[in-house]
Amino acid sequence: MSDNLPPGTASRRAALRLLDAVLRKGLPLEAALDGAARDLDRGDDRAFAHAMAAETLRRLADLDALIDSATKKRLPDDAKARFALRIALVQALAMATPHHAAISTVLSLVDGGPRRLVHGVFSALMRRKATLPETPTLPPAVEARWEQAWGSAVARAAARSLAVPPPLDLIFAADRIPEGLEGVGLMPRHLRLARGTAVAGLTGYGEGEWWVQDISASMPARLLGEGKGRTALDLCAAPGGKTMQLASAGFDVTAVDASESRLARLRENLDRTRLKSEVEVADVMQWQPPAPVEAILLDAPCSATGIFRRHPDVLHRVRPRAIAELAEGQKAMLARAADWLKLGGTLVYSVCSLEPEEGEQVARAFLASRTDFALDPVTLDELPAGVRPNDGILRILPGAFEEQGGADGFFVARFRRK
Ligand SMILES: C[S@@+](CC[C@H](N)C(=O)[O-])C[C@H]1O[C@@H](n2cnc3c(N)ncnc32)[C@H](O)[C@@H]1O
Repeated sequence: MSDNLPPGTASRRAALRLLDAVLRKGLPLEAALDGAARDLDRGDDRAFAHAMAAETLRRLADLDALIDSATKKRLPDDAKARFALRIALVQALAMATPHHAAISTVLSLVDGGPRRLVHGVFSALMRRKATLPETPTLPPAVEARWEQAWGSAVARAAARSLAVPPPLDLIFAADRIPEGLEGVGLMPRHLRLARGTAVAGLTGYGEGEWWVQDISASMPARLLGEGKGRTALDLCAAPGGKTMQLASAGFDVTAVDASESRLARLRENLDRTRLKSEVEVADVMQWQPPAPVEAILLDAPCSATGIFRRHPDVLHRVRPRAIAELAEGQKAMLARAADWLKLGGTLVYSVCSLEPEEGEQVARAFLASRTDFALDPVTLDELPAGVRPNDGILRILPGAFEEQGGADGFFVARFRRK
């Protein structure tokens, strides 16, 4: 980056590239980071670029409404000026960046282009003392979809949850929680720490006593119960949060995932926690186990719309067509996995999705097609206070644990082979 650009311009350029990757190319934010931040050497610059892009995606509808209120002719959605204004405004209005720094670092990115327009719109909004609403506005298509599926109270809770960063949930390998960690336990082997807590340096990390996992994501493995003397397959296992839970519950686990790089993280997690699992790099649509097992956890690939607080890109790039395609894949995986279970064995199906097509409808189709399986209803005493089973399945929606900091959206169903 040349010296005559204001300091900090490179991180804004990376943020613009990230937004472009998500909004125009439909890529996940995390997958776009390496490419977008290629000229940033420092970790904190990368983190700042990521934070600007993520906050813009959380606030996109409101940022665009402000931009539209200050332009005579509506800027096209993909106009460079709109992208630059979003980045300048999100810094000034949501990230406490001084106005001068927010705009000067962005103007150099539109040199030779709509510089005057960007400067004029930004200055007009600052003179007007524009603000963002306390509760972010969901993208209209998402709001309509979730209102239809879950009602307007849930859609409103989802919007509220976008305004605050999620807390930090730790899951422990044993019942004893090491001293020196302050938090609230919502379940055994769980501790919720204040939002913004840095993981590095927390008691017990180096010793492998815990890992980071949202309370919701910890539920599927819990619903398989005690594992002593039982074999389990963890299908679609990487990076291994649920594998570690199953291993620490005593299961003899085999973790299967198609992604070598994600399995490298699973292996690191197992090394750090000194927990044991067999690991198979394989596509579950091709692979099969040498013998049937007593328990299967299928945490299937999904739209991930349940983790929109951490990954706000899903709000903008997941379309109904992708949801329908994912649901077909999930049905096929579930049908295949079911054949690997012993009679009397237990199968848990989960997705971090807020779309009924990937949850309730997959479970219903499975039960309709497999008379050798029955729903094994989840009971109230298996769940943390504040969530209830719904017709024997676990559906965690926005608004759950709201006073304690919320939770990821999840679907979990448990089946027994008759
Ligand atoms: C929701 S993530 C799993 C998270 C994991 N269960 C955990 O708790 O850490 C879905 C995983 O499915 C894997 N996957 C996708 N398609 C697959 C396939 N056909 N066979 C095996 N794994 C697959 C992905 O690589 C990804 O790691």
